[in-house]
Amino acid sequence: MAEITLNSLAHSYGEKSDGQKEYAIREMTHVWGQGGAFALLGPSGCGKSTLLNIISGLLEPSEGEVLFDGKRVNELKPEERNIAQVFQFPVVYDTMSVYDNLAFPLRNIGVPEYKVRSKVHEVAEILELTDQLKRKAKGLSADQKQKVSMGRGLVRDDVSAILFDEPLTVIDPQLKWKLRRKLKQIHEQFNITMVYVTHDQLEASTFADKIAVMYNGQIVQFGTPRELFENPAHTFVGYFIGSPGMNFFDADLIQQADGTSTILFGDYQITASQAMLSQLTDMQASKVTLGIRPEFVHVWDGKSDDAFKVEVDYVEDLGTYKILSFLFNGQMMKARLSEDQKVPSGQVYVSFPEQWTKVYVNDYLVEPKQETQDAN
Ligand SMILES: Nc1ncnc2c1ncn2[C@@H]1O[C@H](COP(=O)(O)OP(=O)(O)OP(=O)(O)O)[C@@H](O)[C@H]1O
Repeated sequence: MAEITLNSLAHSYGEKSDGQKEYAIREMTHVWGQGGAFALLGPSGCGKSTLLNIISGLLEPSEGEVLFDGKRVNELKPEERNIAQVFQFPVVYDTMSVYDNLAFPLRNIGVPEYKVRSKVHEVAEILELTDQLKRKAKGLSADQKQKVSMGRGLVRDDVSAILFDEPLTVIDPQLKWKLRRKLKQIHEQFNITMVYVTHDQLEASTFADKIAVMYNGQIVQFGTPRELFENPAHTFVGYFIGSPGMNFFDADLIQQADGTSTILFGDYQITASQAMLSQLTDMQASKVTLGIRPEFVHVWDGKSDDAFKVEVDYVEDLGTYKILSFLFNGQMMKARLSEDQKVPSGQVYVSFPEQWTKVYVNDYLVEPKQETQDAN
């Protein structure tokens, strides 16, 4: 097990046409704590595989350091780093039996045969491969091959970490869920640092205790699934996590003659705490982006004085819940209706609870100003 630190890490594969370096990983400092189950979540091309390959040593970063338990490993080859990596497509030796495939990483480092046997059987049991042990890998289905591939990552208990790069891509949808649970169970049993790369938020949140959301070569938030949902630190997290994602609208911060400030979206005044307004004033912000999740938009059954009157566009029935699309100051927004809620039509009243209305400046979340306590 190891704590993995990325220290001022950046990576460029080459230069743009104007001679400037193009960064697949923009400078980041990040720590994957020892023994944690982590996910690295982001869309295609954001740099996930690049980052994983830098950790495993398949790729040398152009800038910065990788540290395992505080020791620099930049110069170490992959095999010297004690990392197991499971790729998108299974890596198995077709001519060997399943048993020999699983035994391979152990025999490679000279583990005595009696220990090999017990470890192979233990891992095969967990992955439900026991009855396949004598079969040649060649005849296995893609699912089974990937299970063998995972098993090869799991047999060694001396590894510093196991890195999974979209390991369930080739797995049948019905089995995916089962294997994800299995991996979680394995993590709880062996307590090995695991980093699981995926572009699927469901996969990330069922596997990981903490998720790093990656966007455009940077980790924009590292938090529990709940933190990412309730308090997205970056507009991308709000957009990417949740189904549908967060509603965003751009508003103006207006300074008034009496020195106070207010947030206006067209003619609509958006309620914000004094601490938030004070923070925005300190930042000299004039434009803000407001974000609220569809789950937190309050849709009133009748007229309500504190709510905004908006135009219903359409209601989508998704079985157990409905999504209301409405026009607010000309902008399309969504609200999630609960099962028992009346389905509105025409005009409806909605409100945005202050607690759930997040404020962003240049895409980053703004926290309300903390009043400093007077020590006296
Ligand atoms: N060998 C390479 N040479 C040049 N550019 C590369 C190379 N590998 C990746 N890139 C570029 O680096 C960026 C990040 O790619 P990377 O594969 O790390 O992203 P990813 O998030 O893993 O995407 P995917 O899920 O599609 O694999 C992309 O713009 C990609 O085109």
